[in-house]
Amino acid sequence: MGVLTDGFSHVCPNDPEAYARLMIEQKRILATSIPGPKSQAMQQRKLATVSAGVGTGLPVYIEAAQDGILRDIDGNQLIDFGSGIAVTSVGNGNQRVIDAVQRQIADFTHTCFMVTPYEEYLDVCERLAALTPGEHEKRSALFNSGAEAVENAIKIARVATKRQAIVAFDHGYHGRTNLTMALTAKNMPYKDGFGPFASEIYRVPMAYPYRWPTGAEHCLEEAFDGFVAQVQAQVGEDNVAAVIIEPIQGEGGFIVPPDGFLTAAAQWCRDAGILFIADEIQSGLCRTGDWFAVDHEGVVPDLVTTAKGLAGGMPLAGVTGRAELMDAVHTGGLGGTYGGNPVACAAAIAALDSMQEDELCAKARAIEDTILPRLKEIADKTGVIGDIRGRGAMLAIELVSDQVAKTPNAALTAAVNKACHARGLVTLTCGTYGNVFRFLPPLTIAEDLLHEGLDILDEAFTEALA
Ligand SMILES: Cc1ncc(COP(=O)(O)O)c(CNCCCC(=O)O)c1O
Repeated sequence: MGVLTDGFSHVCPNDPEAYARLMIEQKRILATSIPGPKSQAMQQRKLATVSAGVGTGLPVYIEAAQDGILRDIDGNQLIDFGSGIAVTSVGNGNQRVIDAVQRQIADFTHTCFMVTPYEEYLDVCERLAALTPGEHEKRSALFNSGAEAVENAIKIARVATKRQAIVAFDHGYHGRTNLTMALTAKNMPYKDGFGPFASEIYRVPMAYPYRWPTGAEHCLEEAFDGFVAQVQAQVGEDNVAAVIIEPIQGEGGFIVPPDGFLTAAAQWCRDAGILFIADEIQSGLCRTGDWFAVDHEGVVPDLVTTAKGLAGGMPLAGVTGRAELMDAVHTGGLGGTYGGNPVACAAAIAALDSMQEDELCAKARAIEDTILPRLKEIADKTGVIGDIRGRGAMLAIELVSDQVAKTPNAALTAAVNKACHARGLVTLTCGTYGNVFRFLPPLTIAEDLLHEGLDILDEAFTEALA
């Protein structure tokens, strides 16, 4: 069998058995209504056994998945534009990841790196040191979730600087633990009722060009000046341990700061002895067309958090930073039972191999080239899209009911999302105002599926606006 070119290039090209085992035809199939009867029945089980606090965006229960397709228990095959919230960048069914996990899980599943360590953890740290921005000596620590990585990045920053204050941005999202909720800007559903929250967190306006009060052309200069002024007024730069920012904000609405903002903010932090933390959990690891979103401006953070796509779907997260900062922590100050689980680490090495060898950064840029023109067509046709933004395969549209007042249209956003789901396209929304429709397809999705998904989006707008 020759090398497969229809989005399966990461499957062993000359292993028919592997191909046959993994092969889910990359084709949308609507066998029933969405959700189908079996999913509806299983959803009743969910309601009877899972906390109501755990939401479900699209209650179709999945039995298999590969690249751009999710197959549910009713036999439907859905096109995936969500990647499980920017996680399966290398694609479900990635042969490298499967082989690595099968090998590792047969060797051992867990010993606790703090008790008896193992090489796989070191391999991941060495890869992160090589891939994250900057030629300086680096260290990493591995965890299980993004929030855990952010929590530990803050711990490291505080110990290393002997300062306590942390600066976060409007529209920022950093997790659902107590400290990361304090860093997160949106109340519902993330924070409401869960307080009190961690102290010494200060919030500053985000450089949000589309909604900058005096116009996008003034955003860079005024947002930077405002950032400095607010830090000085609210807390004083000498008291700030770190500034944390998502280079492209995720849950807050895929907000892309104007070119130069990250550079200016990072330089100001360096001059003030404040650590610059890039939270690349959603934007990192080829998602935006670069290894890290900060690479777009050539910014070198002091600490970088990673998770989501890092291990191809297995739970793994990390903090990677300047050696002198990471080593400032007393021995035993970082850790956790499962942190850097060996099976997740093996998956991560395989996923990073796939990103490198399958050239997934280039694939992300190709996805951008496919999606953006189609979004512009829909914007021109409907007149309800106020902004199109993002990079690579991290793209979004902001829906408004008035182009001048830029009135967020959350109802239309939800209606389009629902219409996509009914047609077998898995899509996600986000944004502080609930009016951002985001695109996060697996980087291994075939181009014809991308186009079919965008056709569905077009139909969904037509239906929602009828
Ligand atoms: C930038 C950024 N930092 C941190 C996190 C947190 O990562 P965890 O692995 O979800 O803890 C995220 C997770 N984003 C998706 C959250 C989904 C939800 O919980 O509703 C992120 O995007």
